[in-house]
Amino acid sequence: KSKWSQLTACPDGEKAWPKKYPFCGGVFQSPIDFHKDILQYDSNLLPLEFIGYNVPSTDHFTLTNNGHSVKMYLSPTMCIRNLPFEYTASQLHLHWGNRNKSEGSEHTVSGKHFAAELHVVHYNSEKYPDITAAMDKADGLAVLAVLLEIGPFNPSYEKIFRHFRNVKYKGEWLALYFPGFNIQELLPDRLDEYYRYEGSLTTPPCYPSVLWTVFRHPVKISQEQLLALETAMYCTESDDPEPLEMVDNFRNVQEFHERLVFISFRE
Ligand SMILES: NS(=O)(=O)c1c(F)c(F)c(S(=O)(=O)CCO)c(N[C@H]2CCCc3ccccc32)c1F
Ligand SMILES: [Zn+2]
Repeated sequence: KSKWSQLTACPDGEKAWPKKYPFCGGVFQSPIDFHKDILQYDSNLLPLEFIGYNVPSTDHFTLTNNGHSVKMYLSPTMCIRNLPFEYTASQLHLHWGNRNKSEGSEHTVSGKHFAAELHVVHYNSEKYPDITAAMDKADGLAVLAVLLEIGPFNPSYEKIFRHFRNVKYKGEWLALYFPGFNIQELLPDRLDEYYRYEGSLTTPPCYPSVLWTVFRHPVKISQEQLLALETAMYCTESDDPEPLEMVDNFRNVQEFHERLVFISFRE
Protein backbone atom coordinates (compact mmCIF):
# COMPACT_ATOMS: atom_id res chain seq x y z
CA LYS A 1 0.00 0.00 0.00
CA SER A 2 1.41 3.42 -0.92
CA LYS A 3 2.21 5.77 1.93
CA TRP A 4 -0.54 8.06 0.73
CA SER A 5 -3.00 5.17 0.52
CA GLN A 6 -6.21 6.82 -0.59
CA LEU A 7 -8.64 6.29 2.31
CA THR A 8 -11.60 4.26 1.15
CA ALA A 9 -15.20 4.64 2.18
CA CYS A 10 -17.20 2.22 4.32
CA PRO A 11 -18.57 -0.80 2.51
CA ASP A 12 -22.21 0.13 2.02
CA GLY A 13 -23.56 -2.54 -0.30
CA GLU A 14 -26.91 -0.82 -0.73
CA LYS A 15 -27.60 -3.16 -3.67
CA ALA A 16 -27.15 -6.19 -1.42
CA TRP A 17 -29.45 -4.96 1.37
CA PRO A 18 -32.66 -6.65 0.07
CA LYS A 19 -31.07 -10.13 0.26
CA LYS A 20 -30.51 -9.83 3.97
CA TYR A 21 -33.24 -7.25 4.77
CA PRO A 22 -36.31 -7.96 2.59
CA PHE A 23 -38.08 -4.68 3.45
CA CYS A 24 -35.20 -2.80 1.73
CA GLY A 25 -36.48 -4.18 -1.56
CA GLY A 26 -40.13 -3.54 -0.64
CA VAL A 27 -42.64 -0.71 -0.90
CA PHE A 28 -42.72 2.76 0.62
CA GLN A 29 -38.93 3.06 0.56
CA SER A 30 -37.06 6.28 1.39
CA PRO A 31 -35.44 8.58 0.44
CA ILE A 32 -37.17 9.96 -2.66
CA ASP A 33 -36.84 12.87 -5.08
CA PHE A 34 -39.37 15.71 -4.65
CA HIS A 35 -40.38 16.87 -8.14
CA LYS A 36 -43.44 18.90 -9.08
CA ASP A 37 -45.62 16.21 -10.68
CA ILE A 38 -45.83 14.19 -7.45
CA LEU A 39 -46.43 17.17 -5.11
CA GLN A 40 -49.93 18.05 -3.90
CA TYR A 41 -50.84 20.96 -1.63
CA ASP A 42 -52.71 19.90 1.54
CA SER A 43 -54.21 22.69 3.64
CA ASN A 44 -54.59 20.35 6.65
CA LEU A 45 -50.82 20.18 7.13
CA LEU A 46 -50.28 22.32 10.23
CA PRO A 47 -46.99 23.73 11.54
CA LEU A 48 -45.37 21.17 13.84
CA GLU A 49 -45.43 21.96 17.56
CA PHE A 50 -42.31 21.06 19.55
CA ILE A 51 -42.52 20.32 23.28
CA GLY A 52 -39.41 20.19 25.43
CA TYR A 53 -36.96 20.92 22.61
CA ASN A 54 -35.43 23.65 24.75
CA VAL A 55 -33.43 21.16 26.79
CA PRO A 56 -32.19 22.41 30.20
CA SER A 57 -28.44 22.28 30.82
CA THR A 58 -28.96 19.62 33.52
CA ASP A 59 -29.88 17.13 30.77
CA HIS A 60 -27.11 15.28 29.07
CA PHE A 61 -26.94 13.83 25.55
CA THR A 62 -24.98 10.77 24.44
CA LEU A 63 -23.13 11.01 21.16
CA THR A 64 -21.96 7.78 19.51
CA ASN A 65 -20.41 6.55 16.30
CA ASN A 66 -22.19 3.34 15.25
CA GLY A 67 -20.09 2.72 12.18
CA HIS A 68 -22.43 4.24 9.64
CA SER A 69 -23.56 7.49 11.21
CA VAL A 70 -22.88 9.62 14.22
CA LYS A 71 -25.99 9.71 16.38
CA MET A 72 -26.98 11.77 19.36
CA TYR A 73 -29.53 10.30 21.77
CA LEU A 74 -32.10 12.87 22.77
CA SER A 75 -34.03 13.52 25.94
CA PRO A 76 -37.39 11.66 26.22
CA THR A 77 -38.91 14.96 27.37
CA MET A 78 -38.74 16.12 23.73
CA CYS A 79 -41.82 15.40 21.63
CA ILE A 80 -43.86 16.65 18.68
CA ARG A 81 -47.61 17.38 18.60
CA ASN A 82 -49.81 18.12 15.56
CA LEU A 83 -48.96 14.77 14.05
CA PRO A 84 -51.60 12.00 14.01
CA PHE A 85 -50.15 10.85 17.36
CA GLU A 86 -47.70 12.25 19.90
CA TYR A 87 -44.15 11.28 18.89
CA THR A 88 -41.26 11.28 21.38
CA ALA A 89 -37.69 12.09 20.31
CA SER A 90 -35.17 9.26 20.22
CA GLN A 91 -32.02 10.36 18.42
CA LEU A 92 -30.65 12.64 15.77
CA HIS A 93 -28.02 11.77 13.16
CA LEU A 94 -26.72 13.07 9.85
CA HIS A 95 -25.98 11.94 6.29
CA TRP A 96 -23.25 13.54 4.19
CA GLY A 97 -21.05 13.15 1.08
CA ASN A 98 -17.27 13.44 0.85
CA ARG A 99 -14.67 16.18 0.61
CA ASN A 100 -14.62 16.05 -3.20
CA LYS A 101 -18.38 15.90 -3.60
CA SER A 102 -20.45 17.67 -0.94
CA GLU A 103 -23.77 16.25 -2.14
CA GLY A 104 -24.71 13.90 0.65
CA SER A 105 -28.37 14.63 1.36
CA GLU A 106 -30.78 11.66 1.17
CA HIS A 107 -33.83 13.48 -0.17
CA THR A 108 -33.38 15.49 -3.37
CA VAL A 109 -35.44 18.35 -4.83
CA SER A 110 -35.97 18.30 -8.60
CA GLY A 111 -33.09 15.86 -8.83
CA LYS A 112 -30.72 18.09 -6.82
CA HIS A 113 -28.79 16.82 -3.80
CA PHE A 114 -28.12 19.18 -0.93
CA ALA A 115 -24.79 19.05 0.90
CA ALA A 116 -26.01 17.00 3.88
CA GLU A 117 -29.16 16.11 5.83
CA LEU A 118 -30.06 16.06 9.54
CA HIS A 119 -32.62 13.53 10.78
CA VAL A 120 -34.39 13.76 14.13
CA VAL A 121 -35.96 10.34 14.80
CA HIS A 122 -39.13 10.11 16.96
CA TYR A 123 -41.37 7.18 17.88
CA ASN A 124 -45.14 7.02 18.45
CA SER A 125 -45.18 7.17 22.25
CA GLU A 126 -48.97 7.15 22.36
CA LYS A 127 -49.14 3.59 21.02
CA TYR A 128 -45.74 2.02 21.77
CA PRO A 129 -43.57 1.85 24.94
CA ASP A 130 -40.26 2.47 23.14
CA ILE A 131 -38.65 2.80 19.70
CA THR A 132 -37.82 -0.91 19.47
CA ALA A 133 -41.54 -1.74 19.72
CA ALA A 134 -42.43 1.11 17.34
CA MET A 135 -39.81 0.84 14.61
CA ASP A 136 -41.46 -1.91 12.54
CA LYS A 137 -45.05 -0.58 12.83
CA ALA A 138 -46.64 1.41 10.00
CA ASP A 139 -47.45 4.29 12.39
CA GLY A 140 -44.36 3.73 14.54
CA LEU A 141 -41.87 6.46 13.62
CA ALA A 142 -41.76 10.11 12.60
CA VAL A 143 -38.51 11.56 11.26
CA LEU A 144 -37.88 15.30 10.77
CA ALA A 145 -35.38 16.04 8.01
CA VAL A 146 -33.42 19.26 7.51
CA LEU A 147 -31.56 19.80 4.23
CA LEU A 148 -28.15 21.40 4.81
CA GLU A 149 -26.39 23.68 2.34
CA ILE A 150 -23.24 25.79 2.37
CA GLY A 151 -23.41 29.30 3.79
CA PRO A 152 -22.19 31.19 6.83
CA PHE A 153 -20.81 29.48 9.92
CA ASN A 154 -23.67 28.02 11.96
CA PRO A 155 -23.06 28.35 15.73
CA SER A 156 -26.03 26.08 16.60
CA TYR A 157 -24.75 23.17 14.50
CA GLU A 158 -21.26 23.82 15.89
CA LYS A 159 -22.63 22.88 19.33
CA ILE A 160 -22.80 19.28 18.10
CA PHE A 161 -20.19 19.25 15.33
CA ARG A 162 -17.39 20.27 17.69
CA HIS A 163 -17.82 16.99 19.61
CA PHE A 164 -17.62 14.75 16.54
CA ARG A 165 -13.79 14.65 16.75
CA ASN A 166 -14.23 12.77 20.05
CA VAL A 167 -16.29 9.98 18.47
CA LYS A 168 -14.07 9.46 15.44
CA TYR A 169 -14.12 5.67 15.55
CA LYS A 170 -16.84 3.03 15.54
CA GLY A 171 -18.04 2.19 19.01
CA GLU A 172 -16.81 5.38 20.66
CA TRP A 173 -19.32 7.35 22.67
CA LEU A 174 -19.40 10.52 24.68
CA ALA A 175 -21.79 11.80 27.36
CA LEU A 176 -22.29 15.51 26.78
CA TYR A 177 -23.74 18.21 28.94
CA PHE A 178 -24.82 21.12 26.77
CA PRO A 179 -25.29 24.40 28.60
CA GLY A 180 -28.99 24.90 27.74
CA PHE A 181 -29.44 23.95 24.12
CA ASN A 182 -32.59 24.40 22.09
CA ILE A 183 -32.66 21.61 19.53
CA GLN A 184 -35.11 23.74 17.60
CA GLU A 185 -32.11 25.94 16.66
CA LEU A 186 -31.11 23.14 14.29
CA LEU A 187 -34.38 23.46 12.35
CA PRO A 188 -35.18 26.08 9.69
CA ASP A 189 -37.21 29.18 10.57
CA ARG A 190 -40.25 28.24 8.51
CA LEU A 191 -41.59 25.17 10.39
CA ASP A 192 -44.87 25.57 8.53
CA GLU A 193 -43.41 24.72 5.12
CA TYR A 194 -42.55 21.05 4.57
CA TYR A 195 -42.90 17.95 2.40
CA ARG A 196 -44.89 15.06 4.01
CA TYR A 197 -45.04 11.44 2.88
CA GLU A 198 -45.11 7.91 4.27
CA GLY A 199 -41.79 6.14 3.76
CA SER A 200 -39.19 4.01 5.45
CA LEU A 201 -35.96 3.88 7.38
CA THR A 202 -33.12 4.62 4.97
CA THR A 203 -30.84 2.03 6.54
CA PRO A 204 -31.48 -1.66 7.09
CA PRO A 205 -33.91 -3.03 8.16
CA CYS A 206 -35.67 -0.33 6.01
CA TYR A 207 -39.00 -0.82 7.79
CA PRO A 208 -41.81 1.12 6.01
CA SER A 209 -42.65 2.73 9.34
CA VAL A 210 -41.69 6.39 8.94
CA LEU A 211 -43.93 9.45 8.60
CA TRP A 212 -41.44 11.82 6.92
CA THR A 213 -41.48 15.57 7.38
CA VAL A 214 -38.80 17.22 5.23
CA PHE A 215 -38.62 20.97 5.79
CA ARG A 216 -38.81 23.01 2.58
CA HIS A 217 -36.13 25.52 3.54
CA PRO A 218 -32.52 24.35 3.88
CA VAL A 219 -30.32 25.42 6.79
CA LYS A 220 -26.85 26.81 6.10
CA ILE A 221 -23.58 25.58 7.58
CA SER A 222 -20.12 26.75 6.53
CA GLN A 223 -17.79 25.01 4.08
CA GLU A 224 -15.38 24.36 6.97
CA GLN A 225 -18.14 22.81 9.13
CA LEU A 226 -19.16 20.60 6.22
CA LEU A 227 -15.55 19.56 5.57
CA ALA A 228 -15.16 18.68 9.26
CA LEU A 229 -18.28 16.50 9.01
CA GLU A 230 -16.94 14.82 5.85
CA THR A 231 -13.50 14.11 7.30
CA ALA A 232 -14.02 13.62 11.05
CA MET A 233 -15.40 10.09 11.32
CA TYR A 234 -14.35 6.56 10.48
CA CYS A 235 -16.57 3.48 10.20
CA THR A 236 -13.75 1.36 11.59
CA GLU A 237 -12.58 0.93 15.16
CA SER A 238 -9.68 2.96 16.49
CA ASP A 239 -7.23 0.03 16.35
CA ASP A 240 -8.17 -1.07 12.81
CA PRO A 241 -5.01 -1.19 10.62
CA GLU A 242 -7.14 -0.32 7.57
CA PRO A 243 -9.13 2.75 8.58
CA LEU A 244 -12.23 3.43 6.44
CA GLU A 245 -13.60 6.96 6.23
CA MET A 246 -17.25 7.47 7.08
CA VAL A 247 -18.32 9.29 3.90
CA ASP A 248 -21.22 9.11 1.45
CA ASN A 249 -23.47 7.59 4.13
CA PHE A 250 -26.66 8.46 2.24
CA ARG A 251 -29.01 6.03 0.51
CA ASN A 252 -29.86 6.64 -3.16
CA VAL A 253 -33.37 7.87 -3.98
CA GLN A 254 -35.99 5.14 -4.41
CA GLU A 255 -38.71 4.60 -7.01
CA PHE A 256 -41.95 6.36 -5.98
CA HIS A 257 -44.79 4.52 -7.77
CA GLU A 258 -48.11 6.34 -8.25
CA ARG A 259 -47.79 8.08 -4.88
CA LEU A 260 -48.03 11.66 -3.82
CA VAL A 261 -45.99 13.86 -1.54
CA PHE A 262 -48.15 16.36 0.31
CA ILE A 263 -46.85 19.88 0.74
CA SER A 264 -47.95 22.44 3.32
CA PHE A 265 -47.05 25.35 1.05
CA ARG A 266 -48.26 26.64 -2.28
CA GLU A 267 -45.55 26.70 -4.95
N1 LIG B 1 -32.25 7.66 8.07
S1 LIG B 1 -33.11 6.99 9.23
O1 LIG B 1 -34.01 6.03 8.63
O2 LIG B 1 -33.75 8.03 10.01
C1 LIG B 1 -32.02 6.14 10.31
C2 LIG B 1 -30.69 5.95 10.01
F1 LIG B 1 -30.16 6.35 8.84
C3 LIG B 1 -29.83 5.34 10.92
F2 LIG B 1 -28.53 5.18 10.59
C4 LIG B 1 -30.29 4.89 12.13
S2 LIG B 1 -29.16 4.19 13.25
O3 LIG B 1 -28.03 5.05 13.32
O4 LIG B 1 -29.82 3.97 14.50
C5 LIG B 1 -28.57 2.69 12.60
C6 LIG B 1 -29.72 1.84 12.16
O5 LIG B 1 -30.30 1.21 13.26
C7 LIG B 1 -31.64 5.02 12.42
N2 LIG B 1 -32.05 4.46 13.60
C8 LIG B 1 -33.40 4.31 14.03
C9 LIG B 1 -34.17 3.30 13.25
C10 LIG B 1 -33.58 1.91 13.45
C11 LIG B 1 -33.57 1.50 14.90
C12 LIG B 1 -33.42 2.61 15.87
C13 LIG B 1 -33.32 2.37 17.24
C14 LIG B 1 -33.16 3.41 18.14
C15 LIG B 1 -33.10 4.73 17.69
C16 LIG B 1 -33.18 4.99 16.34
C17 LIG B 1 -33.40 3.95 15.47
C18 LIG B 1 -32.49 5.67 11.51
F3 LIG B 1 -33.78 5.86 11.81
ZN1 LIG C 1 -31.17 9.25 8.60
